[in-house]
Amino acid sequence: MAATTDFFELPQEEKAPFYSTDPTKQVKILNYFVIDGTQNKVSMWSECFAHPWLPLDDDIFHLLPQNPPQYREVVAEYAKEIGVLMKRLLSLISQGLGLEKDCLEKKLGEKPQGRLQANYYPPCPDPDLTLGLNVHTDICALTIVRPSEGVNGLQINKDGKWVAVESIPNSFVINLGDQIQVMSNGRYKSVHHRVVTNKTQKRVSVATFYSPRSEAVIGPIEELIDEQNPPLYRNYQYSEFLEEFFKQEGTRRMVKEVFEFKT
Ligand SMILES: O=C(O)CCC(=O)C(=O)O
Ligand SMILES: [Fe+2]
Repeated sequence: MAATTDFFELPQEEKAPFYSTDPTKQVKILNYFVIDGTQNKVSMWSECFAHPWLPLDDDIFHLLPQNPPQYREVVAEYAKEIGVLMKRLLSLISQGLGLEKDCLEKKLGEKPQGRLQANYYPPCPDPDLTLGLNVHTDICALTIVRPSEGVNGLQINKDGKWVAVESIPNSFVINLGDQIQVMSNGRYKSVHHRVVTNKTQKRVSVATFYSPRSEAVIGPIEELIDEQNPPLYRNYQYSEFLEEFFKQEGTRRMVKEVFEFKT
C-alpha cells in the first residue's frame, strides 16, 4: 500500500509519462469518466494506475515505475501471493457449486490474465457532487481488493440499497465478477458496487483482477444446466465481452446482459 500511495504522490512531472487513454497501453494511469446528458466526459474523483500482474514477465516488469524504488519488487511479491489466493478462492467457489475443485480454473482456460488497478481517491470538498468510482460490476472472473485501513468508501448494492463495506484491518474484499456469474449460470452474482469520497481523508485501494484470456470461450458450465435450470447466457469468446465493455464506456454498463438469452 505504501508503494502505491507513494507512486500517486510523486510530483506530477514524474507521473506524466504514465498518463494515457490508449486502450492497448499495458501500464498507464487512467481516469474513469461518465458521459453526461450533453455528451461531455465527467471525470470521477479518482486516479487509477493499471498494469498486468499475471503474467508479470520481464517486458512488463521493466515498464513498471522505478520510483518509488521498491515498487517493482513489492508488486512482484504481491503478485505471487495473490496468485495463490486466487487459485484457492476459485477452488472453494467451484466446490461451493458442487463441482470438481479445479473446474472453474480449467474452464477459465490456460494463461489467464491478471490486471492490477491501484485506485487513489483524494479528499473531496463536496462528496455529494461526485463519486470516486461510478457504479459498476467487475467484468473479470474474480477480484481481490486491498483497501487502505480505517477509511470507508466502498459500497455494495444489496436489494436496491447502498451498504458500506467496513474497512477491517488486515483484510481483503473479494468481488465475484461477471464471468463467475455467467459460468455459475446466475447462482453467484457479480455485485454492483461504487466508491464514495469523503472530505478529509484520502483513500487508496489495490484491486487485482483475474480474467480469462481473450480467446477463451466462456458460458454457463454444463453441469449446472438442466431442465429446471436452462442456460441464462450464450457462450462467447471473452474478446467479444471486452469489445462490448469498451463500447459501453462512460455509461451505466450492462455488458453481460447483452449475452443473456431473452425469455
Ligand atoms: O476502491 C475500492 O474499494 C474498489 C475499487 C473497485 O471497485 C475497482 O477497482 O474495480
Ligand atoms: Fe470494482
